[in-house]
Amino acid sequence: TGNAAPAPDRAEPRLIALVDLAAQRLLLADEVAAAKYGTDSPIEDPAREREVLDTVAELSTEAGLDPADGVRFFRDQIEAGKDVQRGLFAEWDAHPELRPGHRPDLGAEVRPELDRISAEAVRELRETEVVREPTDECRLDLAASAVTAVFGHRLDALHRDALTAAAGKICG
Ligand SMILES: C=C(O[C@@H]1C=C(C(=O)O)C=C[C@H]1O)C(=O)O
Repeated sequence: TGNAAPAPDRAEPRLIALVDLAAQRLLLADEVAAAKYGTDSPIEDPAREREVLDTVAELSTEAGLDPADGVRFFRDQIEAGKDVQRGLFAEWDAHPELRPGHRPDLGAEVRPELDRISAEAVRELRETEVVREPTDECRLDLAASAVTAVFGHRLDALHRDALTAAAGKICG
């Protein structure tokens, strides 16, 4: 008698979690850039990208998500992350006073964090499968989720633009 839990009729709460993970991954690109800046490690590492996408495909299959869906999403995450790295390198070249004061260890510190977020994102992709359709509702909820991430993480223009690219294809 009226005790049933309200059926979630908005995609937004789920998309918020997915878009927030995309934002977290882009913020970690700052650490990636700090690890690479002034070293021989290039921004673009095709072998590592292959590894990330292979892992995503495996995790997707385990989660019951179409691996092609997971890989498509992650190609965009990787491209957006490299945009952030390139933007920061340019900023640090132009403004030496803004260069990072310490160099994190890419393999020991940063990539494990990226892997943790990636695994969570695969779970959220699975959870949001039914709401990630090319509908007006999805697009509205996506826009609201992006605004939430931009304000929640106080994203600057570089990260905002990267998030727009990273999340752009979420609705189908
Ligand atoms: C984040 C990195 O930089 C680039 C972006 C990657 C990613 O987003 O997973 C992977 C490899 C690199 O092309 C990295 O080297 O770990």
